[in-house]
Amino acid sequence: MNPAFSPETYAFVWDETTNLYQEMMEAEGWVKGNDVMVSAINKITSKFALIVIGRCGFGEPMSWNTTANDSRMTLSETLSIVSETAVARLLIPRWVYRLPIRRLLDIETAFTSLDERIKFLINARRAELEGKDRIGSERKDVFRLMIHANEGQGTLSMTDEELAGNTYLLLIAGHETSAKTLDATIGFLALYEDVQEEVYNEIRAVLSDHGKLASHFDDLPRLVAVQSCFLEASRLFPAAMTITRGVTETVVLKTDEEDGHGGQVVLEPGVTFSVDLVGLHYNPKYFPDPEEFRPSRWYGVTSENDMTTFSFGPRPCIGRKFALTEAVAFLSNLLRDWQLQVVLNPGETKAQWRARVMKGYAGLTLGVGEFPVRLTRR
Ligand code: HEM
Repeated sequence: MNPAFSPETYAFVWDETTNLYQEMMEAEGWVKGNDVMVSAINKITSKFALIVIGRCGFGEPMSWNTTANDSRMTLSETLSIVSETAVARLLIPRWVYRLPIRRLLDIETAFTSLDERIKFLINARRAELEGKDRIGSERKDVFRLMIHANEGQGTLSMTDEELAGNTYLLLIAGHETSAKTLDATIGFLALYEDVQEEVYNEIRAVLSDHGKLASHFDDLPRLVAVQSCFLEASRLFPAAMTITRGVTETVVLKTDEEDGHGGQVVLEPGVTFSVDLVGLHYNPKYFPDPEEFRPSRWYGVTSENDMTTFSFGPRPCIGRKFALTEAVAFLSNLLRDWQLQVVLNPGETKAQWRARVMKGYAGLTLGVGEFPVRLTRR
């Protein structure tokens, strides 16, 4: 899949994110508004991330305005059911899905239709590459590049099953993780007004260089504070909670003397173990005052290996730069135009709001629950 993740892809992600932001503003009727109450920001980010992965990941011409009757939105419905129920699907025996229970039938339909859709996508992109569909052949999406890179690899080529597996992974990994982390970032920015002001000043300084407030992919390396907010939210709510590995040769892990393991843990071949990212990210030894939302921790951190949220070693997140590009483009546009504010209950303090709203819910991925946000025009 590697050749499919290139600077050209990221520039495409940036542009599509910026275009989609404008589309969303118009479609939601927020272009002229000065004070907007978004009742559930999570629904917005989920839809946004789905369309970005749909367009940039799969070349699907999805738009913000797609109506429920448009068959393309079934991808959205399908994906939301599949990602909500993927864990249960692993645990429940297949015959149970034949029982006449509505929810189970919906789950079965969602998985079957995703399967069919993936096969359709593979065949459609192959046809494009063979020149049967000249119109679609200029697309730059990840999926098309992946299939292209896979052609002519001889014995190294992926089977259709492997391609389908990777496609499924791309859909799930590229959608919910980004959406959930954006929710948490927005929640923290609304809560920490001083951080939001600092970020806003950075955005103004960087974007005003263009003479007008239009964003550009080349701005990405300069929007350090924006990116750091996303990384810090991801530290506090790592969408991928654990990283699981199988041990193939004996590994000795050094541990603190005082932790009761005598300074080391030996992992023998055949053992499966998980790295607990939540535990790691809240360990004060690595992150002082771990409960604090402090994006400045990430200023100057250039090594990709220091960002545990995307994993490390030979198999880290392949979509890391895709996710960061999407997040920085989305947040820069949003914060350039709007001030984010928390919506407190009567008599509620900000600390109480945080305790009520910024709680982790673990499904296929980890994230905060549903919450409203007030947008006030800058
Ligand atoms: C905030 C957003 C994201 C987070 C926190 C995240 C996190 C991770 C982590 C921790 C892994 C490694 C899992 C493991 O080693 O067991 C991973 C793998 C992966 N991610 Fe992401 N991810 C994000 C966004 C994305 C996006 C946007 C895409 C695609 C466009 C993506 C595609 C993948 C793929 C394909 C893998 C498997 C890589 C492999 O097995 O070699 N991720 N992700």
